[in-house]
Amino acid sequence: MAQFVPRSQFLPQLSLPRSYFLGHHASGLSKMKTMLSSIDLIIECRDYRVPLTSRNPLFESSLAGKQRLVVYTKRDLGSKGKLADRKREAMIQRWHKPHDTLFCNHKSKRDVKTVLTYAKDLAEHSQNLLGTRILVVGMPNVGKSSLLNALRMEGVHKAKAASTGAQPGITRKIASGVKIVEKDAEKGLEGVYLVDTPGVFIPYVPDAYAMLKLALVGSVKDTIIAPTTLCDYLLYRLNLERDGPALYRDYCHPTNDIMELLEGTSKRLGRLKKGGIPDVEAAALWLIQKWRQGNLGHFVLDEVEEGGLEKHVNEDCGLSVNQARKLRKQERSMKAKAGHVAVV
Ligand SMILES: Nc1nc2c(ncn2[C@@H]2O[C@H](COP(=O)(O)OP(=O)(O)OP(=O)(O)O)[C@@H](O)[C@H]2O)c(=O)[nH]1
Repeated sequence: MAQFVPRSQFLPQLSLPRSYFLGHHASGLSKMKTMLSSIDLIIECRDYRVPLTSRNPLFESSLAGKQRLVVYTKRDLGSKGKLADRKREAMIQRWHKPHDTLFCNHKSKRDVKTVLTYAKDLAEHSQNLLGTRILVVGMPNVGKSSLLNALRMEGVHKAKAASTGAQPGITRKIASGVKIVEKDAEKGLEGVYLVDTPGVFIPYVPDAYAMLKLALVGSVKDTIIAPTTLCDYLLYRLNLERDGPALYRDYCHPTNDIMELLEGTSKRLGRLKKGGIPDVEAAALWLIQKWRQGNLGHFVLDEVEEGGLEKHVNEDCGLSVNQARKLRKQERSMKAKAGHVAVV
């Protein structure tokens, strides 16, 4: 049998949406700015699977001047706990120096304790008589509320304080502070409070691959990019992994053809429409969810290399919200004109 050769490139559609900057993202960010004077630390959450792409430059420009800790969330979904993963993490830590960086799976007691210890150390050195306040920020669905709940459980043994969910936009408003470390009068330690915030998306994503990655990790609603397109990108990425095709062998033989995989999956799951037609959209969403939950391989989508963050920041066109709006307007009018020409 001929050896399977994965596609060497994926060509995204030109019409792929590049934005998901919503009203509550803009208002959330404005409110965060007004709160800065009462904040001691910003925990910026980024997704472990997209360490570069899940960076939102707005958090650096709008919330500058505060001590910052970058926490890479969903570690379990991108790491197999092997030497290569530890080396990647060390490299990412070097990217951020002199700022601190931690990696966290919200279900790992050890990871959560590491973040909690960081917060406690900060509180021990704080002179703030009202306690230490930490603002948790990040892109939509990155795992901010889950981190807050895990820290609260570990720190004060109290149940969930923030709602979480598999789709972005569960948190819409800035909450009041949630206690994660009790006051300790003997040690002269005031409490530590976390403030959860709504996820804020990048105003405009110039790179179509970045948009696909953000959609795949769940940072934009599943209605924004067609599930079959997104699943095609997932198939492309799976095939680049060493054991990639083996991960979907229950549904299809090694393939570069998304329809083959989706039809095989629909049949296997019994997701058929009237007349026995495979429901390829439902199969695509099912496969995407399976990957998001860590049941279709654990891998990182961004290329992590020495100096990678600096390179990424230099390449980033750093659009402001207004510039992004202008660009989107131009794009819409160009699309409308193209549609008009096509109809005429
Ligand atoms: N496997 C895994 N899943 C996680 C982790 N952290 C969060 N999740 C899942 O990711 C999804 C999003 O988590 P949330 O905590 O709601 O994310 P958020 O950043 O608060 O989302 P917004 O409301 O959009 O701001 C949920 O389904 C969580 O269960 C993690 O460390 N590992």
